[in-house]
Amino acid sequence: MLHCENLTLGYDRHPAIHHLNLDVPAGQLLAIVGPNGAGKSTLLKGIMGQLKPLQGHLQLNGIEREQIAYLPQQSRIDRQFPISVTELVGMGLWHKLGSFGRLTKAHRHQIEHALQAVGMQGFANRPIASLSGGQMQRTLFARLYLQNAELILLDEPFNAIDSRTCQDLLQLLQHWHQQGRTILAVLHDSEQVRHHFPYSLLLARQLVAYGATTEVLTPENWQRARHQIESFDEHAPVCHQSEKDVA
Ligand SMILES: Nc1ncnc2c1ncn2[C@@H]1O[C@H](COP(=O)(O)OP(=O)(O)OP(=O)(O)O)[C@@H](O)[C@H]1O
Repeated sequence: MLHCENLTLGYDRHPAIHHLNLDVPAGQLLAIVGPNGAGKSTLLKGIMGQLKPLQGHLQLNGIEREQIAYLPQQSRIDRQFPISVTELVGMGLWHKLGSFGRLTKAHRHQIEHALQAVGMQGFANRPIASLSGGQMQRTLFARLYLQNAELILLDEPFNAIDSRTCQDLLQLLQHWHQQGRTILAVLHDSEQVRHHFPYSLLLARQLVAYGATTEVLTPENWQRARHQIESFDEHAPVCHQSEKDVA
């Protein structure tokens, strides 16, 4: 489903990830891990089309960008925006509503159903500013639920939420995985990854390892990842290394 070939992504001509070769098949439940600044969020932005490749290719086979649901880091979401839980969750239906579409009774029913699925029944009319961090994350998962996407991208979805909320949302991910959806999640908790994510991608500005989680999350690979991050030059320009040089 996701094919990256000699992919370099970055900002202002400075690479954040370089020479990435990767093939992720459809239906995978994949954790993206790596040290701070490894390029994990950058990869999700590249998949979303928010960043264009500086070099190489990123292809989504058999899927349109409209079929991707993306949950950015909570810190990047404006909680003070004056909208209700219903309005936020209803954004998951935007492709059915259009830009100025009104919510019909049937849509409100779907929203209520999504809120139930994440344990937020009864919160429909609450302003989002009044929600706790965990309630906000459940609400954002309700929006994902309505998006009904083939590919789901999650950036640190379980940061700063309690273990009960985390368990509930992990269950939802398992459910989506069983339905055959492809899920890529940036995560920091190795134990959580070992327990719930069969596949992992370890990034450190370039690929360190990709495959079965038990084979990827080894002390040797983590050491390589840390070493790669330490030796990376933040200000280096894009190098025009060819695919053959990388192989
Ligand atoms: N908007 C931006 N403009 C310039 N540089 C950026 C921007 N966003 C990220 N970077 C840089 O790109 C590199 C990779 O950042 P990214 O956020 O992808 O890492 P990450 O692996 O998600 O890190 P963390 O675990 O700390 O969230 C970092 O050096 C970061 O400073």
